[in-house]
Amino acid sequence: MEKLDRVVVLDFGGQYNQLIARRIRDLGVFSELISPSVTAEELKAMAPKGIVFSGGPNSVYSSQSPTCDPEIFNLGIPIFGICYGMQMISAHFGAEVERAGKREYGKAEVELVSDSLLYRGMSREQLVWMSHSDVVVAPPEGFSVDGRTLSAPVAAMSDPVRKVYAVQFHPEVQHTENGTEMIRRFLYDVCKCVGNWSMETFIDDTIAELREKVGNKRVLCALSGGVDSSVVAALIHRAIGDQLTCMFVDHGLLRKGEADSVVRTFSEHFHMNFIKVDAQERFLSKLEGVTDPEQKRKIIGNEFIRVFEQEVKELGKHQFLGQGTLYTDIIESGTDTAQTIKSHHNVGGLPEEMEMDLVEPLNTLFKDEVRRVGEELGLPKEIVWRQPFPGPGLGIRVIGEVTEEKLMIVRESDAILRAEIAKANLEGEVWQYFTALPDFKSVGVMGDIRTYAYTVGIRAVTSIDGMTADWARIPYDVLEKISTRIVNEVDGVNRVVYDITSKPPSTIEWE
Ligand SMILES: Nc1ncnc2c1ncn2[C@@H]1O[C@H](COP(=O)(O)OP(=O)(O)OP(=O)(O)O)[C@@H](O)[C@H]1O
Ligand SMILES: O=c1[nH]c(=O)c2[nH+]cn([C@@H]3O[C@H](COP(=O)(O)O)[C@@H](O)[C@H]3O)c2[nH]1
Ligand SMILES: NC(=O)CC[C@H](N)C(=O)O
Ligand SMILES: [Mg+2]
Repeated sequence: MEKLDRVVVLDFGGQYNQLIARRIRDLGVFSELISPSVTAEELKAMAPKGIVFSGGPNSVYSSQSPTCDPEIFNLGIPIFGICYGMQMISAHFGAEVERAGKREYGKAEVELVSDSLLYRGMSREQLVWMSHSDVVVAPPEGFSVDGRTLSAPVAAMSDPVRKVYAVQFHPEVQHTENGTEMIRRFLYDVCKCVGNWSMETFIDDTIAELREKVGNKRVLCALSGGVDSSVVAALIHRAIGDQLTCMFVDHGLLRKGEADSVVRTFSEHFHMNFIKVDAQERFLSKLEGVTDPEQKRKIIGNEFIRVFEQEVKELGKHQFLGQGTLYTDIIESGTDTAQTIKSHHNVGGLPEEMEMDLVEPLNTLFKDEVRRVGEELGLPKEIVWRQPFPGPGLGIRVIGEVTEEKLMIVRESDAILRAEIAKANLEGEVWQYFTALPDFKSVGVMGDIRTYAYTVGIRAVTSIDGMTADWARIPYDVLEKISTRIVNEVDGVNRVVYDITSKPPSTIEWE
């Protein structure tokens, strides 16, 4: 197998970090985020063609700010510093970084003042995206200033001899007009990458790695019928065939008709060992009386694993558990540098002790990349383009305690929403849509009678990878139809509201 070029991104906790790795992969070079505590020795063993220092929330002049092993600078591997990364490079080489007189957030104009490799031939005025309050006052010795803004005397700098390049702005965001081109030049002109990464190589390499890891042992794949686990099942099946068993758990938190449709789709399109487990009672009794969202997520994550372990006792030993975990699930669950936003059941919700080892071949990818893998593998469109549905299911769409009555309200209202979105031909335009049930009642009047009943919230968003999202502009008449049907057809509801917040500051799910 040809050796895959790789560029690593040291993750200093910035918001756009995952986008850096993503852009690099889009440019044909394998990339992943790694902890900034990696040592120079460890990095050397990975043999990356280039290293990126990401942005991050800290200030280099504060004593608690993260740094990297200083020996990394002596490896002779090209380095690209972005925002905090540039400030860290500056501090390492003895330049001054201080709080800026004027902060810069959002759009800014950089004046290019050198002929550095990354910007050669570009127009002197560049539109970029900034997000900083500290500045590098003057470049360290050996570096030249490549660009400046009105507030940042060093907006870009480089030392071609040491192969260190750095920018204060964010080339990874789409708003930086020539950002992708700058990253491309770092990869190909500075790091001399050959560009041997693509979805096809990803599939071939993953299958080879799976074969090596699993050997002649068996894998149980947690299969929800969703995009990620279907792709994982297909990959594992290609690698090890009948050593794979797929297991779908009905935990009582599924949407209306979901269990049947998963079983049907699966038996039509996949020819693998497949088992459905009914575990409604187990999950619902464990959730009784629990209101805290994190606790609910952990109970559900835990219970999934216990169900798998119990089933395996009957099936015979399965050494590995396959899951459709994506990079998004990992970052939101919290890492060394990123805060826990919510514990995804398959990551932060897992029990500490587990009998099976995890196999998660998609855990460096984002949703849209997984869809590309799915298409490449020839999975049917109805699976690849299915809207995401979280593992904890309706359990996190019923806010507060989960009861049968509340589950019924979410299930029925969600079915109406889905039917009306389909009727209005909006399925392809809205990335994810569902109803949630907040834990309160309000007063209404129906047929001259006072009601005191639940409010249903509609959530519908557009997104690419689920990391950021905007609320979908569903036409008023469609919303009106949905609202009318929910109040008329679902017992216990007298009000419907539409969620008009983006992510951030909200998240897609309400818990
Ligand atoms: N009901 C279920 N039965 C078995 N495994 C499940 C179930 N729900 C979730 N999982 C496991 O948890 C993982 C994460 O769930 P998640 O919802 O993120 O992915 P998915 O369901 O495969 O895809 P999608 O995001 O399209 O819903 C799944 O890939 C699968 O391995
Ligand atoms: O399998 C999952 N287990 C979980 O615990 C979980 N929490 C959120 N999600 C899904 O992730 C995407 C981003 O959701 P949030 O904006 O709510 O964090 C959205 O698509 C959510 O539906 C989950 N999926
Ligand atoms: N986005 C960043 O990396 C910010 C770096 C630093 N905290 C600043 O405000 O300048
Ligand atoms: Mg799912």
